[in-house]
Amino acid sequence: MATSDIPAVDIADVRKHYGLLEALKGVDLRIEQGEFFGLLGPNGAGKSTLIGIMAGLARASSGRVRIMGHDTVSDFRRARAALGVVPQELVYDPFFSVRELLELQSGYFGLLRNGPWIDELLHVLDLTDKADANMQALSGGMKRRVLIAQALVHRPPVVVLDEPTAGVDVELRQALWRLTRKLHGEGHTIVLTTHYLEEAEALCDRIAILDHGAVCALDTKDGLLNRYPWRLLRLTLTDEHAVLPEAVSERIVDRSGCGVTLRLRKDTDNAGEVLAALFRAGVGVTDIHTEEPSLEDVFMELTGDEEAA
Ligand SMILES: Nc1ncnc2c1ncn2[C@@H]1O[C@H](COP(=O)(O)OP(=O)(O)OP(=O)(O)O)[C@@H](O)[C@H]1O
Repeated sequence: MATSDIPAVDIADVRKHYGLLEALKGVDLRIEQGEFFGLLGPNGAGKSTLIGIMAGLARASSGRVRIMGHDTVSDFRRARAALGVVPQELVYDPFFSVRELLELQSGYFGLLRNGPWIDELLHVLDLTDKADANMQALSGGMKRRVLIAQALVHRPPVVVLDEPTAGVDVELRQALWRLTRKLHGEGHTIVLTTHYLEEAEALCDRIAILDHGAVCALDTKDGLLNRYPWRLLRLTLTDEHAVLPEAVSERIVDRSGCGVTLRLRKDTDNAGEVLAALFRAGVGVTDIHTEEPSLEDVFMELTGDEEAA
């Protein structure tokens, strides 16, 4: 197999038990090199458990994971070197300065002369001023920047970002997406979990939705959006008390004042027919607006969860 044919991440029938709880129920996922991949799911779906197994921080109860062809158990060091994980939680050693921490992390991967790359990371993440500051003295947002630098210090081909923008300010979020897009442009494989579905919609090529420890959907972003059979039709009526014909009223999801929102099936319902039915019934319409589904609609349809990833 040519190196470029090796999947960046190859997860085969991974199960994880915590006592009686089966947090992962036989997950299969193959992420190709160079993909920008989204891993979504409601709270407790198993995303962090899966990332922990990918990073070799936790052992699967059964199944196997390979990172760039390296088994995370039998070939741990090479699998770990191929992966950079930006963790969800702010875990760090408070006694080191930012630069010391990055040098230590480089040493862990056997990189002894990593200064130029550390300087570049500090610059891109706007941390140059803080290079000699103690970790303890940094704000939460700055600590998160350091964790991002730490994940990238060994230039891993696969970068996993576990909800990296939860609770960070707009500036850091934008800096992070610039950096992530740059890494992706340079050929890195990116795996992202996020609570912000619009982020996944904007960034990811392919998305897996995990629910109760199993993959319930795996598709391109457009493929997922096409699975959702509905779109919304918003109308403004001339008379808020107008009596609507049954063909229209049975599709109402919201009505307030002159505004009426209808849910139409993309494959069979037709906005023109709705308007014709209203015209025949003598109901005046002053405005019309259609709305395509978002990833959030698909997510809720598939997981039944009100709360995003
Ligand atoms: N160390 C542990 N011991 C026992 N149960 C655990 C442990 N870690 C996770 N779990 C359970 O495993 C399930 C999956 O948790 P996990 O943290 O992987 O979900 P998640 O999709 O990352 O959720 P979130 O979006 O809230 O971070 C949950 O039911 C959780 O309570």
